[in-house]
Amino acid sequence: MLGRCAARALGALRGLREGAPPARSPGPSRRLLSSEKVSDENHSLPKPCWSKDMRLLFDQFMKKCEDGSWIHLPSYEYIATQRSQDFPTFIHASELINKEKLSQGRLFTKSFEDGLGFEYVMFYNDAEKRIVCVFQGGPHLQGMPGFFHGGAIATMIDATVGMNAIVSGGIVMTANLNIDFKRPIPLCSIVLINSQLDKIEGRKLFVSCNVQSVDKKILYTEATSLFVKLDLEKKFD
Ligand SMILES: CCCCCCCCCCCCCC(=O)SCCNC(=O)CCNC(=O)[C@H](O)C(C)(C)COP(=O)(O)OP(=O)(O)OC[C@H]1O[C@@H](n2cnc3c(N)ncnc32)[C@H](O)[C@@H]1OP(=O)(O)O
Repeated sequence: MLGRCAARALGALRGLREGAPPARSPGPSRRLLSSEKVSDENHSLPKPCWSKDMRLLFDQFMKKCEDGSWIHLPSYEYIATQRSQDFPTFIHASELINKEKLSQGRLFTKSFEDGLGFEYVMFYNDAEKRIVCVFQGGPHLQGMPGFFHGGAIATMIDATVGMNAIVSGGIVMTANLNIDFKRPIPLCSIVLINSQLDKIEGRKLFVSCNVQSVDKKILYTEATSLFVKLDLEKKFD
């Protein structure tokens, strides 16, 4: 049985793809995440560039989804949606945005050719308020030779803890992200990013995570983060 938060998250993500019209008195997440025109490819489904191990992990998690305790989260490129055009208005910064460029906007993690950058799939457990991201990084994410770039790891951490915060809180932005890089991650390896919503205090959501090898023997990275729910009434300078 789906929890309310999970159902809301799935609805929001589906709405983004399917162009569901906003509800009569939409909440902020409903307004932002419903849309009119998006690329309709769900990137969270197996692709030829996924390795055998990535595919195996996908299948294992899909099995866990069968009793409803885990949910497979879809992901899209979010190109040129009407609602994403509206987003700068929500943070009162629309005059700073180049509207023409915004129409070419694409989710950063989806802007590489298949297999070269970020390949990932996320699964959400509503009862435990956690998301596991299965991540296969490509060769264009190299930092030190043979290893992932720290910024690429930070990006995937932000995407995972961010999704955890969005599912629980709606429209949020990363306010703080602290990362301990404990071991370098070999280029093109597959890792698990385990994120956990620790607490909510008013508009603040605290989410922690770690990055582990698939066999859980190597702890590569640990991180804590703070997300703040946007105050839609507030005027930013
Ligand atoms: C269509 C689109 C679909 C999208 C789906 C995409 C999925 C991808 C997901 C990818 C995800 C990627 C996501 C991204 O990449 S988000 C991009 C990176 N982040 C930003 O650019 C955010 C920039 N910062 C801001 O806009 C504002 O500062 C925010 C909005 C965060 C807060 O400004 P606001 O004016 O609203 O709030 P406030 O200042 O009254 O503070 C409120 C409370 O918070 C506390 N506080 C604030 N900051 C910090 C701090 N640094 N450390 C500790 N505490 C901090 C503060 O003390 C106060 O606490 P309290 O006094 O109440 O106790």
